[in-house]
Amino acid sequence: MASSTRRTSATCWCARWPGSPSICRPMRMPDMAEGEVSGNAPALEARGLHKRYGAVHALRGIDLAVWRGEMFALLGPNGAGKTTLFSIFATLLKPSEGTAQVLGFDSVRERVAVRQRMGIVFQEPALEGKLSVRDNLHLMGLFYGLSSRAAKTRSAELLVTLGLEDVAAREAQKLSGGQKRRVELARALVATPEVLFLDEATLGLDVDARRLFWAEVRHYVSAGGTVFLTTHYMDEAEPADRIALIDHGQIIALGSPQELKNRVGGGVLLLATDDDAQAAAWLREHGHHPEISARGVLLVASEPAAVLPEVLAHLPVRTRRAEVHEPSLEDVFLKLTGRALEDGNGKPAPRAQGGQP
Ligand SMILES: Nc1ncnc2c1ncn2[C@@H]1O[C@H](COP(=O)(O)OP(=O)(O)OP(=O)(O)O)[C@@H](O)[C@H]1O
Repeated sequence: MASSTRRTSATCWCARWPGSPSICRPMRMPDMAEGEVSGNAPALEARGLHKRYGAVHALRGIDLAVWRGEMFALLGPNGAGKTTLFSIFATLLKPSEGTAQVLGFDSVRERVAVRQRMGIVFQEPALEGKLSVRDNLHLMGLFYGLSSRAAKTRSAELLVTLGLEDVAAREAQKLSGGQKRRVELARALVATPEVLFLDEATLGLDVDARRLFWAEVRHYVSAGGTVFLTTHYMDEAEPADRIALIDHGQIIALGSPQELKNRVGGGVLLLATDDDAQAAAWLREHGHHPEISARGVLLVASEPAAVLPEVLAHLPVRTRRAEVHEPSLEDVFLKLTGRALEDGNGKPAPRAQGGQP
């Protein structure tokens, strides 16, 4: 670690924090001691948050509370404001109006206190590529004020739980993408943070890596940690305790996955036809309220299976596929906005390839 330690002042992880008073000083470990807010207070709280980037009004009045011990997901299409809200909570960005608090600390005025108590996994890699995996973890522990011995012990634990023992001595830059993500998570957990921020943290992970990653996140939550995550994967938002659907800088729905789905009511009939526009027009003429999405024509009905025979018998275009399913989060978004929860390229919101949380 001698050479690693020498590198810290130049390549310190906290250099990622813009305008930061140094976080690289001995810190109080998150032992929930004196002066902490009560157990009933939210872990994260936003009040009247607005963010403007010049003419772009990215957040338009966000009021939100995330409870301690909760796994909370922020789900929305590209450009909805997810990263902006995430970054304000994570002290990386200042709001234009309103306040954001983390564990009772203001994310602007008391950002060092916030940073001492949080772990974060960025979308972009943040590892020290030339250091070994073990040294990356050890170093992070030292940054957070752990003794060398405690940092080593904690690193060793995380190497086991995240399945990284075999690569512990390897330079971080020589890992696969999935292994790097797991090391990022291990680094974020090394000082046992009270809040874990995950920004699209599993982008690019393979199935096994994703599974290991979420298993460790679940373990963290079951031990009382709070997780605030953004994701493009509906499947990854689904196991969250609560989900906020965000669109055009506003939270348009908030609740448990089941509560959100209950808003759709009934079920969904999905038709893939040779001409979805014509199919939708016919359905409208016959008293239905279809929506066209990248998946096909969607029809929300109290009993979609009962509607299906009539539709199949009379629809004036060929139906290639028809299915009835329980509402998904994508259906919720469609019902609320009339638009599909698509990515910026107009493709349907992706589903994780297995290994969901
Ligand atoms: N630095 C910036 N300058 C100007 N506009 C910005 C900046 N950062 C974000 N925006 C705009 O603010 C809006 C919200 O962006 P944000 O990145 O928060 O959305 P997002 O939901 O995270 O999108 P994505 O899923 O694509 O990451 C978008 O219209 C975006 O173009």
